[in-house]
Amino acid sequence: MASTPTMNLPRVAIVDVPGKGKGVVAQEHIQRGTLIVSEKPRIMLPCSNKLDGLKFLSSLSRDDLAFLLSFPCGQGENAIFGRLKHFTPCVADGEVVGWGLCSTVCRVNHTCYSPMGGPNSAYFWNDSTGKEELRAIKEIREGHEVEVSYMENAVNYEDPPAKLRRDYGFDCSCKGCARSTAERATSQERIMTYNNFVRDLPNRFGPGNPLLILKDIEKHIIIICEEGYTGEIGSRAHDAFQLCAYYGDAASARQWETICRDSHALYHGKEWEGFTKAERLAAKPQDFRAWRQLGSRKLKGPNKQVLEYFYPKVETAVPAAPNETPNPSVVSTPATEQDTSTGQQRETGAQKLSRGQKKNARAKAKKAAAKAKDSVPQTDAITE
Ligand SMILES: C[S@@+](CC[C@H](N)C(=O)[O-])C[C@H]1O[C@@H](n2cnc3c(N)ncnc32)[C@H](O)[C@@H]1O
Repeated sequence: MASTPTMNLPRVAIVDVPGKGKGVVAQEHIQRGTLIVSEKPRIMLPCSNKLDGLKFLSSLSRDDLAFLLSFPCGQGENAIFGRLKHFTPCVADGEVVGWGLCSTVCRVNHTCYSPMGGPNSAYFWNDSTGKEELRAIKEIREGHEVEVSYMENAVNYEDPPAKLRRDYGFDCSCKGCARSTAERATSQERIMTYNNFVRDLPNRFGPGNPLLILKDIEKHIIIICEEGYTGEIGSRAHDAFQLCAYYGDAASARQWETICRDSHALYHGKEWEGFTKAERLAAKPQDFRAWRQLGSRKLKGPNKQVLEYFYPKVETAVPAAPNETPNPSVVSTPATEQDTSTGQQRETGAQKLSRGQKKNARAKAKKAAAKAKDSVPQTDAITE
């Protein structure tokens, strides 16, 4: 049973965001990999089919009903049914076992993956704690909006504007969606190329030249990262690990699985079983079920470009200066919201740091940036 993480969470506020209803904004600088929110759903629908959840909503308390009704609903939609879209899935062993409406996580708005960027956060249902967890997958500067992607990963790609309109009832105005039709079509083509590659990959293990396959994996990781889907690196790194393990190359296998392990830590936390499994395999690739099954051969670890995509240098860890415009779309009048389930503090009004605090924060941030830089594994630094 995983232990509950220590609650020392960064401050965020629920604010009005023009054109999006409410949203969540960082009240302090948030480092990549930080657990931002860990909360039990305020309303829980204990059923795999969301529509079955309607019967549970009929017995809501007055307060919970008001909470539900505070979420957006499309024009002409049923007031209750129209708000089911805001519940997030609770997944256990790959199966949806329920749907939850959380005070903070469900206020996080969407942004698309695109060459212009992508979400800075991701959420994940931790079934062992019964809590929804929101983590920073990129640095988030103070005053900037916390954003996730409502879309599935690249492998289950669907045209974002169409899906968002159909499933969430809004027209996405992110930089990716604002591109011309031709530019979006080029991205779509590249994502499809990546998906076809992923689909065919298992058939290439065995008959194919493993070094060429690894180079192809790297090439496709770069393609999909250029399209903003950096979250795909972990799965492809695990594919590359398997290939190296089939050929008994422990050093290369270890390097690839280290990325997979760190990807789990970033998206799901170190308590998650996926992290533990990857950590074990990264330490001892020989435990892979099909170790050396295809022979013995020296292959290769991830190239520099892949490593740089996964372990980005911290651009600047210094909090936004007071005269610097954070996210221009954010109205800096945070709503008061006390999350009793997490004990997380939510401030009313933009937090003002004293000079001393700012200096302190900068020094801390500099130190963290140096530490992050040091922790980037170099291809040849991870040896057997
Ligand atoms: C899970 S809720 C997020 C919180 C919500 N904004 C609120 O006011 O409670 C999802 C809804 O937020 C709005 N939304 C989320 N991302 C958006 C975006 N990028 N642009 C416009 N509206 C967005 C849409 O109404 C969507 O159905």
